[in-house]
Amino acid sequence: MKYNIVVSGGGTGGHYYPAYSVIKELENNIDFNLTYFTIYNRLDYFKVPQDFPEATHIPLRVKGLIRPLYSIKNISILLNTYKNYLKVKKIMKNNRPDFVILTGGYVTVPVGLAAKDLKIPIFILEQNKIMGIANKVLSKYAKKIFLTFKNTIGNKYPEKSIISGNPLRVPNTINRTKLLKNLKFDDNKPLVTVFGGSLGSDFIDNLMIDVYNHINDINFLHISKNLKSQWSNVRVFKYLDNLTEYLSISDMAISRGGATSLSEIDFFELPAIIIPWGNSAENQQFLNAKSFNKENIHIFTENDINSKDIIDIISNVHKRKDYIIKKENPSKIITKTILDSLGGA
Ligand SMILES: CC(=O)N[C@H]1[C@@H](OP(=O)(O)OP(=O)(O)OC[C@H]2O[C@@H](n3ccc(=O)[nH]c3=O)[C@H](O)[C@@H]2O)O[C@H](CO)[C@@H](O)[C@@H]1O
Repeated sequence: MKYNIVVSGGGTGGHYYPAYSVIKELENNIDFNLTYFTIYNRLDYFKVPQDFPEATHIPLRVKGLIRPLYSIKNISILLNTYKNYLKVKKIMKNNRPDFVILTGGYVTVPVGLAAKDLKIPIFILEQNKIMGIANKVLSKYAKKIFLTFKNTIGNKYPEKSIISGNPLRVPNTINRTKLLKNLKFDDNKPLVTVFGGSLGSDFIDNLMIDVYNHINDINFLHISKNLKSQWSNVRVFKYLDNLTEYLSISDMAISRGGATSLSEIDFFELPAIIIPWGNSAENQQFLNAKSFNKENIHIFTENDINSKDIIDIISNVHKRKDYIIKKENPSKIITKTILDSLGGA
């Protein structure tokens, strides 16, 4: 049997990559046609044609609600969501998907509401400690809700929720020597990866300049749209599609508090310095970071961190004992649960 599957979720990597991971795992288990609804001109819009060239890619021109939610501009945003809901419903009426997977972000609202009307099973993934607005609206209609965290704030349906963890892009094999060679680094120093979620962070970039001026016995991989490297031990890339491969061979990470970045840091058991983005919706990044709080995870707010704190912490970084994956990718349990709940593959 060949399934028809609809997936939506995006705007940022934090919402898109969990969807990517589940689709990849589904590919290992069943045969299917994929339709992906992306947000026009956002990360998912560019990645879907690259990652899934065979999929039917349908970009929607949707916008997220403005905070505060009572802002008058939200009326036209809601009207536009309604228009897109009608569009999606027409498309799904024709292609009758067997199920729909939604991984958060406002694009999922018209897709989820259309699926609900057509009685198509809906599976929701929530990466954050505090449930996003789109998932709050849609969770009532979901067959199952997959959570990264226990006690996700705002989740009203614990009876149909599963704490699965966040599905990730896990490399099949870890080849530290090859990856270090790509970076033109020797294997004799620890590697620290610095990134600000999928959008980058000027705040982290600025903080690191002073660190780089002081530390040369550690190698750094830094993702930044603006920074130019002038240090022999720092490699800067604007974006790396295979960042998780580099995380898997890192000895520490410095990052924002996006849930997917944190899940990756946790999965590869990296010590980390986390500086949640102060303006994230409902301050979710700080709540995420607090939930991942454990030894070796140093959490700072933007107001209480300076470059000296970073220098002090990373002065103690050393190479890990080994670089092997010890955990199972949550995409496996999510895929199994979805297929079981439909009556098996
Ligand atoms: C502005 C915004 O809406 N931020 C949200 C968004 O953040 P954002 O998209 O930044 O999300 P995350 O930090 O959770 O995830 C970033 C993802 O991008 C990947 N990556 C990053 C840089 C790079 O060069 N290559 C690469 O692959 C990371 O490996 C990770 O998989 O989604 C998260 C998860 O719902 C939320 O917690 C954040 O609050």
